[in-house]
Parts: sequence; structure tokens; C-alpha cells
Amino acid sequence: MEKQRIGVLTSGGDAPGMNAAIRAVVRTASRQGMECVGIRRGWHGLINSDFVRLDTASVSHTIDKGGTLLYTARSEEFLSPSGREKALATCKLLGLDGLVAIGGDGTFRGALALSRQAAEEHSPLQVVGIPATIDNDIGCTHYTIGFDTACNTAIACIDKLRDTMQSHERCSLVEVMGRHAGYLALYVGIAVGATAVLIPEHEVDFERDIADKIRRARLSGSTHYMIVVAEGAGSAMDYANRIRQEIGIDPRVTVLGHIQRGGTPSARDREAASRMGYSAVMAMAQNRGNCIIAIQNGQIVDLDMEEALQMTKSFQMDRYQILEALSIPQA
Ligand SMILES: Nc1ncnc2c1ncn2[C@@H]1O[C@H](COP(=O)(O)OP(=O)(O)OP(=O)(O)O)[C@@H](O)[C@H]1O
Ligand SMILES: O=P(O)(O)OC[C@H]1O[C@](O)(CO)[C@@H](O)[C@@H]1O
Ligand SMILES: [Mg+2]
Repeated sequence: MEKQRIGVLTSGGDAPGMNAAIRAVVRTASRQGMECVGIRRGWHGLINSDFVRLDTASVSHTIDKGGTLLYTARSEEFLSPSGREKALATCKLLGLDGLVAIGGDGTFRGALALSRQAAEEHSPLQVVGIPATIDNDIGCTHYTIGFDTACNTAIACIDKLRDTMQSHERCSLVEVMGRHAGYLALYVGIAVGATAVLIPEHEVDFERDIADKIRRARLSGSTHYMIVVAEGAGSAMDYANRIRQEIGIDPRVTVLGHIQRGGTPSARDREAASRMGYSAVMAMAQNRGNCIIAIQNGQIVDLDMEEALQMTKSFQMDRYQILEALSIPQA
């Protein structure tokens, strides 16, 4: 039988730990006697035949690096069957039997569409997804690569901010990432002991969620207030203006932005990425392709891609209650 050859790519927003996942895929493939081709710039690269051959040595000294050595991109063209047709032509040209796609939910929807189109053309292509996004918003998995590092980065920044907010007895609003998801904001809020956390999953009521919390903190003796705002929960600047007008204090706004997507991956992200990368290739080697590698209750599982993409994650409102119980004194 011919030696199996697989492709690996990163797509969507980058996340610290993606390199550790690529490394695990390449090294496990090599152990399984498979060849590995890196596709650069996500689906855009697959369409344009943008590739690099990878071997065990080419992923040395990458486990500790943020970003992705394969670059990442978003591709409009890949959304159309004609775009995916070009991507399939690259797969045929390179002789790929399978593809490991490291990214978020959009990346997996793309992978599923590609494998369906390949099946229709009677040239099957196994696809396996590895969840990597700092948003931790993929329904089928309790954990996505990059989340822990992003939390630690945001916490380190907010700890610094707290020093100056405390000295000046100010209110600080810090915007963290999360266009559609509040996991990052909530975990960070608990870890920094925030006065309030605003998340997209919980409609913001200014009086209840901001004003009342600041007042109660003041009544209990606090003279500085830390409010963590997920970017999808509204503009931190608008909330600051309202606080100025309605409460009469003069807040400062800090937008942490893309700094949260960079940096040295944490131990948790390196470990999760290594286990997931290994499991992705093993699933393929054992003919269990078209799946997403997930972490459920600490265990690695592989789930049918179509079913996994229909799963939703119920938001952890218990954590929201814990945050309130720990940071806001009772009236
Ligand atoms: N329904 C879909 N069908 C085909 N391709 C898709 C689909 N959704 C997304 N894609 C492809 O996957 C790419 C990445 O998706 P997206 O931009 O949603 O990021 P993601 O993987 O969800 O990561 P993140 O949300 O963390 O940035 C898109 O640019 C597009 O090329
Ligand atoms: O600026 P970009 O690269 O489009 O990505 C921004 C988005 O990516 C995410 O960080 C996920 O990676 C979202 O929280 C954010 O809204
Ligand atoms: Mg996404």
C-alpha cells in the first residue's frame, strides 16, 4: 500500500498553542509512517497550492512559540463550491489522503463542506478538526487551545492596571476579546476579582449590572472598581460615558485587543495541543476521519464532525453567580 500523506493547516483567528498542535501532528504522522504537508494560510492556501513539506526536524523549537508557523487566514472564496473545487484540486495534486484543520467552528464547517464535496466526486478526503480559539466557544469541547494563555495575558495586564487604578481611586473598564462569547471575560473577571463582568450571553442592564455594583462596592469601602467588558457585550467607551454621566466618577478605558492572541503558550495549552494533535493523527490512522477532537471532562474524545458541529455549550451562569458572590458585598 502507498504511504499515506496528510495535510495540516491553521485557519481563522490564531491562538497560542497552534504550533504545539502542528508539531504533534507532524511527529505523530511520522511515527505512523505518514508524510506530512503543511498548507500555509488556511483554506486560502489550499486553494492556491501554498504548501511546505514538514518533517520531524522542521517543527523543532516550535512548541514554545505563539502564533502559527503555517500562517492563518480567512477565505471568502472557500465559502463557494468553486473555491472548494480549487482546494480539492490541490489535494489531488499533492496526493493528500487526509487533512487536519486547526481552528474554530468556521474552519470545521469549511472542512466538512470540503469532505462532502470530495465524497460527491468519489475522491474521499478524511478531515479531522482540532479546536483552537481563545474564545473557547466551540460547542462540542470543554476546552479550546489558546484559551488559558489568553486568560493569563489578560490577567497580567489587568493586575498592572489595578495598581494605578488603586492609587488614583478610579474606575477602570477593560475590554477583552469575545465578539460572540463571554468565556474569556468571565474567567478573567473571576480571576481578577472584578466589580462587574459584562458578557454577550447576558443582556446588560446598566442599573443592575453596573451602577448598583459600583455603588455597593463603594458602600463597602472600595474606592476603585474594575469592570471587565467582553467586546461583544457593547462598547466599553459607551459604558464609561454613562458611568461618568449617571454616577459622577471619571472612568478610564483600556482595550486589550490582539495582545490576547499572542505570547508564549501556557503549560495547559502546550499539553492540550500536544494531546489533541496526537489524537487527530491516530484517529486518521485508524480510519476514524471526519471527526473533531474534543476534550470532555478532561478526556480526549473524537466526535463525528457533523454531529459535533450541531452541539451547543450551555453558558456557565454558575460562574457568573460565583463572581458576584465573591466580589459584590450583599446590600
Ligand atoms: N459554512 C462554511 N462553509 C465553508 N467554509 C467555511 C464556512 N464557515 C467558515 N468557513 C471557512 O473557514 C474560515 C475560517 O472561519 P472563521 O473566520 O469563522 O474562523 P474560525 O475558524 O471560526 O476561528 P475564530 O472564530 O476563532 O477566528 C472562513 O474564512 C471560511 O473560509
Ligand atoms: O481581528 P480579527 O482577526 O478578525 O479577530 C477578532 C476576533 O477573533 C477572536 O479573537 C477569536 O479569535 C474574537 O474574539 C474576535 O472578535
Ligand atoms: Mg469562530
